[in-house]
Amino acid sequence: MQKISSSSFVLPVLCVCVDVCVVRAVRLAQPCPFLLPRPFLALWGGALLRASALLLLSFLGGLRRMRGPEGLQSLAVLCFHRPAYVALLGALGRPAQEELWAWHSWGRVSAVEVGGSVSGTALKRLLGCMRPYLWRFVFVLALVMLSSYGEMAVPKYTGHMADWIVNEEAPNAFSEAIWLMAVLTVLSAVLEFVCDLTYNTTMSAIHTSIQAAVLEAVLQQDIAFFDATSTGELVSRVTTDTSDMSEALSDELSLVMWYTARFVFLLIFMLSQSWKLTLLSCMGVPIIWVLPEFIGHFRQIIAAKSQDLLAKANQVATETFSCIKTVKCFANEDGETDRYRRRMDDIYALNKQDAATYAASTWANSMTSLALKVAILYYGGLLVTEGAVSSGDLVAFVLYELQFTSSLEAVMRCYPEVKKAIGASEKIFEYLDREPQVPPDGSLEPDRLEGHVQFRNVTFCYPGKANENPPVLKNVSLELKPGKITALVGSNRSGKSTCVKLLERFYQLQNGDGEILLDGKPLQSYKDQYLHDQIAVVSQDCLLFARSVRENIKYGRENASEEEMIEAAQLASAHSFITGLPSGYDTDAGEKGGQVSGGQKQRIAIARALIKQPKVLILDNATSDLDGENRHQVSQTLLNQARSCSVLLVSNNMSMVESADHIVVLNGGEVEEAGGHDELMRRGGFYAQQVEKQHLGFQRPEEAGEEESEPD
Ligand SMILES: Nc1ncnc2c1ncn2[C@@H]1O[C@H](COP(=O)(O)OP(=O)(O)OP(=O)(O)O)[C@@H](O)[C@H]1O
Repeated sequence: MQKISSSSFVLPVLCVCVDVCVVRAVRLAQPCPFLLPRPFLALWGGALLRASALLLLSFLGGLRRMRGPEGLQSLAVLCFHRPAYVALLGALGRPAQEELWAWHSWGRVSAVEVGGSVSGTALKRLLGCMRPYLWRFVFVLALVMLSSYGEMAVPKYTGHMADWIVNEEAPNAFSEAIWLMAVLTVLSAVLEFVCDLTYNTTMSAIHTSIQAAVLEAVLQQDIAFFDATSTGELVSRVTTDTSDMSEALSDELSLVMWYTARFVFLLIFMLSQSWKLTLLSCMGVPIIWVLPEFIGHFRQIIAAKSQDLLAKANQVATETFSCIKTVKCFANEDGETDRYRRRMDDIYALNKQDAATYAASTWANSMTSLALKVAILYYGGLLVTEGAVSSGDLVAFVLYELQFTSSLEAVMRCYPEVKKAIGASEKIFEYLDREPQVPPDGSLEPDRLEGHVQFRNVTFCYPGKANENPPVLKNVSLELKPGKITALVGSNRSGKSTCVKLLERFYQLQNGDGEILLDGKPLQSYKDQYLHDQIAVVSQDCLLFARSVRENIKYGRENASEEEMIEAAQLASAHSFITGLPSGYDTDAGEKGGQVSGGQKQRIAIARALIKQPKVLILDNATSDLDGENRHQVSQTLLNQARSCSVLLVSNNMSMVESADHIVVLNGGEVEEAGGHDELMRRGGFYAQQVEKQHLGFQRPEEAGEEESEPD
């Protein structure tokens, strides 16, 4: 020790190394379940640990200046300025949460450099997902510790054997060492097997539960969210992102656990061999430690960006597959491939940056550990010559050290990967945390409902377009009476479907923008499930699921009997064609109902609505694909059905609208006129013009030559 203290540079360098090591150790320990909820403890405990380590080193190393008042003052400022600052922030009522996670100045600087980090919160959430499996993790950790301890047998007994070969004093030592080494190694391997099995099944359970939770959270969102988010992005979040995160986390976390346990045991065993050589080994640690931290931040940002790009690429693919007929029709396969390739090129550019960073960090780590090994062999050789350690100890130490640096390197290599997984989880938690923009569910679910709907002076703009002028609906008042058919007609974009969406409670009215009443009570006071049981909508895009016709009709009413299903299908004029399908009601409708024709799809959708026996039935352009015969049958169904509920018919097909009891004409989001067919025809307004236009045939323009030859 005297030798070390006499050199003017070794001790200060050692102080810096120890300081860095303590700081990193506390930062790594911060997310552990004990310290995570106690950031103040980590902050002050870390500072105390740091101060004690430095103080101890200056006393042991004989740094006299450090022991004086000036030295102690500097030490106090270095170690306690951050905790004091954060405590002051807390006392002044200023937000200190962010600061708690960067308890030393340069940690804070690195956090700022990468544009702020929210990984503390994401990590907390991830640990939260693992909490239900806490005991399994405790079990795995215990096995990891035992197995790692067993692995120490090989270097330890190799050292003993080296001593035996040199001294030849204890003839039994050789066989004893071999025997113990073999038993401990086999035990360690068995423990590793059990541990891997438990760990992998646990992580797979966590993955499945996160994926289900993300899908559940997405499905809970309001319609405005789905309007604003592409299908590709949603699919990407639910499938790719959760898989990436779980895989990275599962693989890397396991490595971090294994290598950390190994690292701790190796450190203990190395200290027991020679504390001087251990100190020398630790001098390379800061480089191996600090570098991956910076790289981890960088890769975290790249991971988030690449997720966004992947979601966009997925969107192109999803869109192309869903519109494949249009793509083929325009022979634009190459165009779509180019679009996809351009997105993939952006991801490739990011991946190149990622790969370069990773390669640089691996190279730097290898160089450091190589230099360290040379230094240890040189210094160790000197110690053996002086007789301070035996040659067996040096052999064991070198073997420990080989594993020590590789364990540290492995932990540090995994650290950025874990951060990358945390980066990926941030996006997923964004979805899990998103509160749907819908008011709290109502509580009304009366036994009897008439189905009387009233729109009173409703004015509406879509979310995010609040300042839109004119609004989509302006002062709209209309009524759907039980037992009556009300038709809503108007030009394109006049707001007909918007009225339907409001009735389905997909969007909310702002205060003062009128009200929608169902049986005299505000729509939002009804329970969501109840409301959707009572209001059935067959819309223009009445897509079917890729399931059997039976499952499609019983969708949402799985308990309905066979008779109820057939009755609903008969009412919708669907029964005869369904029984003619290859497997009748068990025929697969295909993706988006692709296995049946447009008209059949609509009739199945009408049956799906009727099976609910709704009190309000809405047909939003749902008869557009029906031929004359079927349209007649559906009109008849409507007339029959109207006796037991209120029917809203949104259509521009005037022959169907004529049968309605009341017709409301929308124009530019306002009610232009309303009344019965005859009354509106007499009035000669917008409605009458529309009817006339539909009755007019197409006329070919007369040819110029003919015109000329016609006599005046
Ligand atoms: N989800 C939405 N987000 C923003 N604007 C929307 C949304 N849906 C519809 N709009 C706009 O609201 C207006 C009314 O649309 P709506 O679909 O209600 O009219 P419509 O009368 O049913 O039209 P069409 O007969 O063409 O189906 C249009 O300008 C449309 O662009």
